[in-house]
Amino acid sequence: MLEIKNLSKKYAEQTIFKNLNLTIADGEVLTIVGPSGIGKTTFLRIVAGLLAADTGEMQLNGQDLDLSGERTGADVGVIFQDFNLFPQFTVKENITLAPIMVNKAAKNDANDLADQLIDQLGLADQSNQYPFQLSGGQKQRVAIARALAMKPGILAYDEPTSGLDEESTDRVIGVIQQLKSQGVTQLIVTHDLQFAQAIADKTFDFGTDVER
Ligand SMILES: Nc1ncnc2c1ncn2[C@@H]1O[C@H](COP(=O)(O)OP(=O)(O)OP(=O)(O)O)[C@@H](O)[C@H]1O
Repeated sequence: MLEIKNLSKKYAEQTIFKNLNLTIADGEVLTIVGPSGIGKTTFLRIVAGLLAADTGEMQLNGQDLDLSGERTGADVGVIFQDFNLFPQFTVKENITLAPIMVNKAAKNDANDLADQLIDQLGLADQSNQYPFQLSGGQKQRVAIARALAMKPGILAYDEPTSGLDEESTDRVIGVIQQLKSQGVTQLIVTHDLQFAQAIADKTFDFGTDVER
């Protein structure tokens, strides 16, 4: 379970949100919606540990997570809007790199897990390809596999359908639902209300549910 309490963030004099409280249960899919410029990405970056909050606390399964913007652990797996894949590495290498380098996983174990994730996400034919050879939907599934390889407590996506056609969007919906059935907790920032409706157990609207 992810619990966020009294979270606040300002840029100079602009309050983006204050006293934000939010709970996501295990295996739940929470969508964060709201108009452009309202603070969704700011929130995701704080949850991901990449940006400092001004106040507040966050616990994942009872453990405090650092909100100073300098978190080191991989408790929150992030799928960035532009995927941020390593261009010089193959799909499989993109997935095994962090487990080996950061988690010090044995090479064989990291390879086995990568093969399993590659299979699960329908990327078997792309395993030895490089990011430039992939479609947007395929890159996104590599980003999801790469995040899952670190065994995070929660997956957070920034605008996962942006730039995807209808078929790829349906595929993302399928992946999110499949992960949900495996008990993966997911937080999804999106401006696409139809997509949000298709996947959400719960929706948090930054346009209406946030104090400023
Ligand atoms: N580093 C920064 N310094 C100052 N202001 C910022 C900074 N980053 C974002 N902002 C401002 O904070 C507000 C929220 O931005 P944010 O990117 O979080 O919105 P968003 O809801 O994700 O928008 P979009 O859907 O367009 O991506 C905007 O007014 C933006 O201009």
